[in-house]
Amino acid sequence: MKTLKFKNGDEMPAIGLGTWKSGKEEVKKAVKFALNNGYRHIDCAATYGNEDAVGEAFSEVFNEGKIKREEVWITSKLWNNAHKKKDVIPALKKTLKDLQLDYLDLYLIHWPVAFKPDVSFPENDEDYLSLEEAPLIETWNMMLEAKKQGLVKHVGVSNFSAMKLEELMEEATEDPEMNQVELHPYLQQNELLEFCSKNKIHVTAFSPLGSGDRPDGMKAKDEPSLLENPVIKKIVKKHGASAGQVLIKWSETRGTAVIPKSTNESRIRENLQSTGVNLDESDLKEIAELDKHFRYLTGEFFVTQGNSYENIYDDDDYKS
Ligand SMILES: NC(=O)C1=CN([C@@H]2O[C@H](COP(=O)(O)OP(=O)(O)OC[C@H]3O[C@@H](n4cnc5c(N)ncnc54)[C@H](OP(=O)(O)O)[C@@H]3O)[C@@H](O)[C@H]2O)C=CC1
Ligand SMILES: O=C1CO[C@H](CO)[C@@H](O)[C@@H]1O
Repeated sequence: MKTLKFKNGDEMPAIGLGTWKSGKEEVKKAVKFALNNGYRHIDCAATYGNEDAVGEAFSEVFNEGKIKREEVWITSKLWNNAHKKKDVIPALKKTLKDLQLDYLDLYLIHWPVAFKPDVSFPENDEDYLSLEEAPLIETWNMMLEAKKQGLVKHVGVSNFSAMKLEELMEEATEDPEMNQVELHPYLQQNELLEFCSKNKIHVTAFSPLGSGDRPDGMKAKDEPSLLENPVIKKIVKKHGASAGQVLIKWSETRGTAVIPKSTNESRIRENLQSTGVNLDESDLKEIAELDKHFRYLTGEFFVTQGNSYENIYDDDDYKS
């Protein structure tokens, strides 16, 4: 499998297991199954509400002794209610405790949006902190402090547009090493990829299969299905692969990491086996034509009464 190489020589396996929406029992089983079947990269987040179960899986697998902690790349994310300077390290320590780890390989600022510390998910305007109240640079400096303290090996961001990255980098003493964003054939993000490549920021593709199991409240009417797309289906037939494999391989081919979520054993295995699919020039050309700048996860769920999307994202390239 391909890896993404970091400046200090660390390598992140290109394919990881996503854990959003996976219940505790199922995620524990899924992570154990994935690790025992070749995965060496797991994507977590405090807000997924299951890090304690993922931690049980890590503890059991590492205690068995066949797979060592240092052989696995583990990412987690700082939730939006812990952006204040004093809250960053405690939030990270809670994640480390839940995951039963001494360190993370990668810690990301989950969104460029801040909530008040007692708010898990905002319900009204008062639940937010403005950028003046919680400047991203202050949150970022604490991420760097966490790295200095050895609690994390690498730090980055998620859901940042090129403009947001640029703003942060103007003030930062060290640049983000990763930007985790939604990425698939309907949202190819070529400009963002180019910006990141130029600035030596790695990219991870989330929701690579179209996030079909998102809660209904996060779905728009008549969303296009990626897995059922006729071009994808044609390529599937040509290579005797599955649609999931073609989509995952496409991400890997573009040099990004990719983190498909599954709690189903045969799909977990199938997704990792996508490395064996060989997409040719004509497949890649046809997939390139599928871009519709369509986001499954628009961030619109942060819109509350009177608090418009524009107030949260001040840049155009954040909209679908
Ligand atoms: N940074 C961020 O803001 C975000 C990060 N993420 C991360 O990215 C991960 C992946 O994204 P996510 O939104 O979960 O969605 P995905 O695009 O990975 O899709 C998950 C859905 O696809 C199904 N599935 C998995 N494999 C296959 C397959 N081979 N064929 C058909 N269906 C399949 C899963 O079902 P089943 O489980 O039954 O197999 C599930 O319903 C998340 O879990 C999370 O870790 C996601 C969103 C936002
Ligand atoms: O990673 C993600 C999935 O869950 C969250 C919602 O509950 C999203 O905000 C986020 O981007």
